[in-house]
Amino acid sequence: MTEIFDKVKRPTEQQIQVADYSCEYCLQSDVNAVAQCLQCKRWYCNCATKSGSHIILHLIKSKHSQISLHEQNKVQITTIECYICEQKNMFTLGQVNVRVDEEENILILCRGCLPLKQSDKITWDSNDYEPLIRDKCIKEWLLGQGEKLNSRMVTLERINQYEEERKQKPQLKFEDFDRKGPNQQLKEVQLRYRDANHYQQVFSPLVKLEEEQDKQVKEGQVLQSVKVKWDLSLKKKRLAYFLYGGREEFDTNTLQGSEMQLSLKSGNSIWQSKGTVVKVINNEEICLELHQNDPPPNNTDEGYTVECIWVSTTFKRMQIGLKTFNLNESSTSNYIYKMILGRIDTLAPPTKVENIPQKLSAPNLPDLNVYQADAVKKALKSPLSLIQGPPGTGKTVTSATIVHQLVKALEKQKQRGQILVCAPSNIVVDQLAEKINKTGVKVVRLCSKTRESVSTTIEFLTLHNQVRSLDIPQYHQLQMFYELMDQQGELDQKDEQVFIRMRDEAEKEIIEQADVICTTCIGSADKRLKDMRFPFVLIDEATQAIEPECLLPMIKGAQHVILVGDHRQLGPVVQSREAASVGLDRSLFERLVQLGIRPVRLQVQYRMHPELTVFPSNTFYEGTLQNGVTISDRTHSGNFPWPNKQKPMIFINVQGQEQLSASGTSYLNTQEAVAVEQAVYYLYQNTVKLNKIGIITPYKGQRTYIISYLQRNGQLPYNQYRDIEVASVDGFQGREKDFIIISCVRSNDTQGIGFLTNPRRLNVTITRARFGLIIIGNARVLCKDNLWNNMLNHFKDLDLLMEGSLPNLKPSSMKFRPPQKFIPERRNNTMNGANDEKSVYSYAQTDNLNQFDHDLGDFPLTKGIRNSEFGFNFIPDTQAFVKVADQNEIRKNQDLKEIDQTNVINVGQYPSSIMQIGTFQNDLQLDV
Ligand SMILES: Nc1ncnc2c1ncn2[C@@H]1O[C@H](COP(=O)(O)OP(=O)(O)OP(=O)(O)O)[C@@H](O)[C@H]1O
Repeated sequence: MTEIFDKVKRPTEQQIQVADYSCEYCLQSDVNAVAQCLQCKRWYCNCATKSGSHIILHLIKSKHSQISLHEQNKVQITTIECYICEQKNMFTLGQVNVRVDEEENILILCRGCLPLKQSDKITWDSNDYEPLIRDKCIKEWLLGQGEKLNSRMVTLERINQYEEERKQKPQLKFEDFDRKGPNQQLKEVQLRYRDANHYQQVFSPLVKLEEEQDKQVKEGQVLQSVKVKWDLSLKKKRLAYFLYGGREEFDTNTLQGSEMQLSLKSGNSIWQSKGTVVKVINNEEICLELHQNDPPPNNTDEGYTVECIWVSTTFKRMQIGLKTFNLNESSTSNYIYKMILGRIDTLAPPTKVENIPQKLSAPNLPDLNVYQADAVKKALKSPLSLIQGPPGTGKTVTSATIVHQLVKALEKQKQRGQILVCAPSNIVVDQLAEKINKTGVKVVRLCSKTRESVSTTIEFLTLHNQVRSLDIPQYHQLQMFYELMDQQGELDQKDEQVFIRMRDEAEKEIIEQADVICTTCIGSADKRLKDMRFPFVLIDEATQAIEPECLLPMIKGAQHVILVGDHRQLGPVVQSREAASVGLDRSLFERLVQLGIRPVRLQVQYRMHPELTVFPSNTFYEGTLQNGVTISDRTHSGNFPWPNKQKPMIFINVQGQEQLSASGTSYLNTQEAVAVEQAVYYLYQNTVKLNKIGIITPYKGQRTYIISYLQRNGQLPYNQYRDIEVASVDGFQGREKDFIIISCVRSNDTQGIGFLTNPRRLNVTITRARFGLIIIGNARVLCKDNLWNNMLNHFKDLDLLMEGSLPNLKPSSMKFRPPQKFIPERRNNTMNGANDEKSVYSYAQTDNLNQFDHDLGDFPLTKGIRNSEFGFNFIPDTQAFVKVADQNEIRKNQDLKEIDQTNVINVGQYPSSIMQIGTFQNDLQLDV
């Protein structure tokens, strides 16, 4: 209705009176509703839209933060700044009511000055403090909302696109941009591709977009007026230590190994040196190892500038990979080629792995459970397999066992074949390399040259360390060169040439002799592996890689591929919103699942207290997760005030107010930070070591705020808080802590809960804790989302929803609407090339004899009819039931043989989208 009304009543652009202070986007010209951005000098209005006012949207998108008002405006103020320190960042400014000489007034203060001492004349109550920006609009007393009818229509999407483009072209006017119309060139990511050329046509522009975004983000990371401490490394390299204060824009996850430039201006000359981040200490200090060894300027430790250096290697490699896949027919086997293109009905070639042993475990790893054994067996047999590992179910153990068994099988067959093992992140590659090495096979870990100085737990496996430790006469001269470099920092030009030649030879030899080469997906395109072919490829955390990244290890001749991951946890991080919106954020693993390939699911989890498993298992894994740990394995001896000691979980309802963080691009919530501090304190009081606690918050702004709040206001000595890890959800994926405290942050009337609605983010967040889980959030706001409402119901039903402050919590009287069935996100229900067919995910639980065979789940569906040709005949003489959600047991006690005779079960006749088929002991769930 509003839309139609707007279209009818709004004036044409020609009718709108334009002034030199009109809003850049919508041309609003009310002097009481427009403000000027002090950084780019353009005007924007404060008219409320659902996504925020134009001035605030502009500040957020352009990373600007200061404004002034029109001189003829009603409040008669033009400069907006903190009364005490005069700083002008709108995102940190707020208002308090004050009394000045008996008169009531409003004072503008920044968050930093709020706790400062007040004068005799002016007093305020900090509890009255409210940010100047609420729901992404400036408070109306300060800047009006204007009359909508005097402006033109603009969409948020166009504003986003414009601000993106303006980063490259600062002079660009919105009007000129808008006239050009939307960017039509992007093609959506598909389920299937005609050929590899089509594949490249779709992905190449998306990689380019991502590259541009990454460049912008990295190059925008600059620290000014930095104080540096100098040191020398053992290898006589110059080290610069400096604080970065956990600044939001520095991504701690990717900081290690990244390149930075340090510079110092004095008079007309500039000293500068590039280096690699070799250490990040307690989320606040960076150690940069400089590439050049020339001394820093004398007598100055202060006034340096630090800039991130953007490197294009990742993106270049992905582009070359796409091209290779397109042009080089032998880059993969024909079967793998077709599978990547989505032709999943291609007949699989016979397996190359013979004599698969009965006992599938590997030395120095735990004995496999039935699901893990099943996954290993399938991975060895099949030229392409997907293994889904829900949280803590032993993905790494399973992957390491597969690699071990492959090496052994190839040895037995006297077949030379090295195995390439990759993952998107360095941490995962290290963990996997360590486990594979434990099984007794020869592993080499290939790191990029820039990461060689970053220390890891598996130093002894890295190629550069293996080269250094070569103790054979042939390489004695090489070792001498290394010693010389350690003593004097570098070699002369002649020696360096000889050194490089010898090092390259040694590297080649070690790589060639290894059974297994572990590196990141991007690292697999390293020139040291250039001419090598790898028929066997395993990719761990494959659900966290974008497709062109996952492609890289496979285009080195892959014939047998194992993808391990979990498409119900967080997917790849894509920075370009535009690229993500057309599907770059979907992994190859997820696409193959959508096409109908059923992953083998690991189902026994070894991380969480069994009570912590219930909600995630029921919500994200159809109730299939079982516990490999007992309640007593996961009961902590301390006396934390859990509402129910048998169930170490709690939701503390805090009615805080969210605020935009200083960068304007994130949020913080001060009341939740107070509750987090209390929770940490009580855990500590109850014998929990601080390094066993993790604080997860989805917003970088809150992360930064919590770190500084704990250090400034915590009840424990300041430096003890360094032991606690405060990280984003993404930073915790694949990791765990004994106790996890979650600060949800979002708390507002109209803005919603943003990316908290992402089910995968929730899944990862609540599955990191081993012993106990504390969630702090505003239940009234969170329950607007169905999935959060389900979780709040779960806490409420168990009497674990509380209010107040620790240790005097009281049960909350809040009521929630009834839970709704949550169906894990699926983007497109197509299968086998026909759009009218549905995809099936089936999941099996073991029976009480542990003999359940996963093959039972392989039911190809055609046109809604499930064909049972692989099916029930594996379970002799058992009774079965078919259950449809909300309508229990429609076909109870059906004899399986009968189903077998008819050979079909018509799933189309049931009205619901969820169906369970199973025996009394075995549940087999299908989302249809
Ligand atoms: N079959 C098993 N028997 C006993 N313990 C096991 C078994 N498999 C895995 N574990 C244990 O479970 C823990 C998690 O295993 P692993 O690190 O392989 O899991 P993961 O799935 O990779 O974890 P994440 O969810 O963090 O990625 C480890 O301590 C491991 O030793």
